[in-house]
Amino acid sequence: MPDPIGPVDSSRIPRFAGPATFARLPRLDQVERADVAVVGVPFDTGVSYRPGARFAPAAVREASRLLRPYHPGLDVSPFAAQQVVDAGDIAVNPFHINEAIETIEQAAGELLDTGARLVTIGGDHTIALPLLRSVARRHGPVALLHFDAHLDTWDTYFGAEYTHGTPFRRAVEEGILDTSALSHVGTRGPLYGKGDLDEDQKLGFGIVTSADVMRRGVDEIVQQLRERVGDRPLYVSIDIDVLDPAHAPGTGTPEAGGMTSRELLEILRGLAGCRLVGADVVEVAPAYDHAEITSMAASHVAYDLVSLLALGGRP
Ligand SMILES: N=C(N)NCCCC(=O)O
Ligand SMILES: [Zn+2]
Ligand SMILES: [Zn+2]
Repeated sequence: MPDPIGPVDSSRIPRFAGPATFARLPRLDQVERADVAVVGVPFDTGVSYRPGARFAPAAVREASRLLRPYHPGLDVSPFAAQQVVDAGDIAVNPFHINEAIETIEQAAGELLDTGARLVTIGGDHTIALPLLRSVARRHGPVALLHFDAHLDTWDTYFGAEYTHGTPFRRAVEEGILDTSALSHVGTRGPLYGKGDLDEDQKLGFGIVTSADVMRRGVDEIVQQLRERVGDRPLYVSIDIDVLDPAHAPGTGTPEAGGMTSRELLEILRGLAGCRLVGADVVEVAPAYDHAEITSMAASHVAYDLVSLLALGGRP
């Protein structure tokens, strides 16, 4: 097998020159095969508040120009250990949520059929449902670590079943999640009622709140999450609003009191060796961002996910 094609060499072509692919990696059509594909889903028709996440894939690619090839925290060179590519964007119908969900499931499935694992840049959180469907079709029901200020297990909004506040309830109903291994991380903020928590618990979710991370610390939380996940196939879904608005102002439904980007990255690093089968980073809304704070954080989170895939157990 040929050596992986890595990013454009930043010592020869400055980082700010040329078109942006994720981390300046080759496009899918420039390689023979890929182990990991970073793919965008510019879709935000499922939002309940501020729109704009459709512009996130482009913003995160721009912000990813500064990433470097060696990850000291995990001691891995993620782009040398495996072929990582930018698979472009999945083109979805912005006027029809159900059709968009079908398109995402289909396109993600085709990429998975090539043997690649996916790190998807949303898009709003609606897209996690078709992405989970596509991994569950290959691996069966998967464990889920859901990093988010919100539960996203609500039932409907205005009668709509498929929104960014409902993907994980739909996923449990569809039997595509392993309900013995589900956890939210970073939860906080006002709810509609106490019943939201009861219903969420009935679906099988455990909760590590944002305050738990602060009080109990990263190492203890990592240990708890690893015990819950075990060696099951694991999907990691990261809503950037899990970060405090100070660390991620550019998002659609911000909530005060969130995690720092340092805490999030350290928890992710604690998952090294887990059997990661796919991941997403969603809910970046660039129009509300300042100085690329949010898209920069998202690009680093995506880099850590790609690095975890390089280190992960069998897929
Ligand atoms: N998935 C995100 N970011 N937010 C869900 C918020 C749903 C609501 O407006 O209650
Ligand atoms: Zn959220
Ligand atoms: Zn969410």
